[in-house]
Amino acid sequence: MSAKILDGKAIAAEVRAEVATKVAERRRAGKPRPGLAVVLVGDNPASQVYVRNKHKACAEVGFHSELHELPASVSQDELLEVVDALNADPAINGILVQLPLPAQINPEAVIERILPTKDVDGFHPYNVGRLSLRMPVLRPCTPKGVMTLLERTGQALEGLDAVVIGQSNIVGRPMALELLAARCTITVCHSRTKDLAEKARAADILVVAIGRERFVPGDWIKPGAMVIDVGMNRDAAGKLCGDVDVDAAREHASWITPVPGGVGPMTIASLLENTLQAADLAG
Ligand SMILES: Nc1nc2c(c(=O)[nH]1)N[C@@H](CN(C=O)c1ccc(C(=O)N[C@@H](CCC(=O)O)C(=O)O)cc1)CN2
Repeated sequence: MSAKILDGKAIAAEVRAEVATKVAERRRAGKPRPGLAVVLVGDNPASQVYVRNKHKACAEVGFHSELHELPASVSQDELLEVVDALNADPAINGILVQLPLPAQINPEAVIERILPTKDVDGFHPYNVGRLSLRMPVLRPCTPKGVMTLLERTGQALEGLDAVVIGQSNIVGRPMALELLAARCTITVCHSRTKDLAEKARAADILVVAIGRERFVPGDWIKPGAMVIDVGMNRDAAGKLCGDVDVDAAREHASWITPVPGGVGPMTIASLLENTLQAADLAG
């Protein structure tokens, strides 16, 4: 078997075009442009790339977008003041504080300070709670993007066994909630999980988000499984690669996401959807 590629770049372009159409409709109805504020603290090179890409994507769909760059030495109180000002700004529908943050800042305190209605990352406990109760409003972008990819395969997800490797707040945990809401049976694996290979081999849907270069070998993949690689690592040659040995996994899977060009672009597409949704909620 050779897996079909779940082309996140192409599907993200479709989602972005749908968002652009809806923004144009809003404008025709006399409504303001949806507004996104991205807050970047410090000079992490990867974060700078992601933030730049978000800004570009906003411009392409017709959003108002602002970048607030703060030095790595900024205090938590100073960052919270920026969040407070954005919470109060009617031109801003969505606020995103790029992660990771420097060590002196508690990310939970910052996330909790963002108004839940402007939390376009979907990380606020209010939004995570609603997701867990199957009452989602703003959903975390990466898992939401993964669900869009899975839906575009046309495969019914109900009743499938889904295994998520990784339990981060950004991906693993909300991913499990999304798959549970889609009526899959969920196993979440982490660093203390026993018999990881055996659990992975039972997965109809395998989502890997642990940040370890080509960690999952081909023989962990159940024949016909859908494999979602959320990893983004640089190998010794400086090449971008995922958490799955994609060449080997392709021999077993039915569908697989590439890295780059898989889940990453969907994260940004979902952010645009969330910002539009936040703007629609605001009127
Ligand atoms: N506040 C947030 N911080 C972080 C999030 C997040 O969702 N919200 N997720 C990640 C980083 N991330 C978004 O911010 C992100 C990562 C990767 C991509 C992407 O498009 N990757 C490309 C490759 C890009 C490259 O060349 O380096 C791909 O996979 O094709 C988009 C967004 C952590 N922080």
